Amino acid sequence: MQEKPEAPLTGPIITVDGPSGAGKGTLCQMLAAKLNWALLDSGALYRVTALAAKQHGVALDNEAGLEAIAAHLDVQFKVSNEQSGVQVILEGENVTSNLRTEETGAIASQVAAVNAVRAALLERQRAFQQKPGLIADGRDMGTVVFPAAELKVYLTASAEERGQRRHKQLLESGNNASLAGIIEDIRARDDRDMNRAVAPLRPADEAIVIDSTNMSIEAVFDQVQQAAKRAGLLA
Ligand SMILES: Nc1ncnc2c1ncn2[C@@H]1O[C@H](COP(=O)(O)OP(=O)(O)O)[C@@H](O)[C@H]1O
Ligand SMILES: Nc1ccn([C@@H]2O[C@H](COP(=O)(O)OP(=O)(O)O)[C@@H](O)[C@H]2O)c(=O)n1
Repeated sequence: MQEKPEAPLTGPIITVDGPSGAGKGTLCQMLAAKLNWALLDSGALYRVTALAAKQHGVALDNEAGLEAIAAHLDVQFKVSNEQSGVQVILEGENVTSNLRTEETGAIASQVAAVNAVRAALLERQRAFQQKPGLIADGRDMGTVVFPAAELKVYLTASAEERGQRRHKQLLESGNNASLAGIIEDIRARDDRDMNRAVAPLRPADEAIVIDSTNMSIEAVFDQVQQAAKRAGLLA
């Protein structure tokens, strides 16, 4: 008797990689809403690992300690109706307000350079693949975590433009910081993310590369929607 071909257990994937402030999070939320697909914010996992290491007093050069932290992360991502966005609960504590700070981002990029940390988080990220589809936001989504993704986007912008966006974002949330300092931090993080030995930030071979320096959010979204249509992911 011939076996019936099995229906795929998991849905298609769109990966969005690129440097800090390029607009990945914004684009991914728009795509997830448009397609009604799930969203993986892989940067949040590295940020949570950074916060957990800090909380447990694990030094950034203690690779075995960082690996253990990443392997045993007790984290929940809760969608709340009262508060906007996703609430992140680490070991029972709400860490949402600490998660997106530039300081946490800087520690996250140091933690993310440790091979054992990346290996410990790999399966956790792959487990997000689901039906009807997944939008994956990060640095190595198209190159390492989901190499067979149906559509790969690499979103970038000049460091000055990305710094200005972050600066504006910080001012809007009531935080003050010098623009020059933010651009310097962005360059330092770019350098670390692009030049690390393991899973460096780079466009996947098949990725469509979008430079959003002089593009509106809507224009970026439009270009990616066109690519999704060409790939048969969107009617
Ligand atoms: N094309 C764009 N033009 C102007 N501002 C943008 C653009 N894309 C994103 N932004 C703004 O820049 C900031 C950083 O965007 P975000 O999506 O968080 O970037 P990333 O996830 O790549 O770090 C946000 O305030 C967002 O509204
Ligand atoms: N897939 C990923 C996602 C994030 N990261 C690391 O985690 C840091 C924080 O990522 P993020 O996506 O939250 O940062 P932003 O782009 O939002 O500033 C990055 O600077 C990377 O070092 C990574 O190495 N691989």
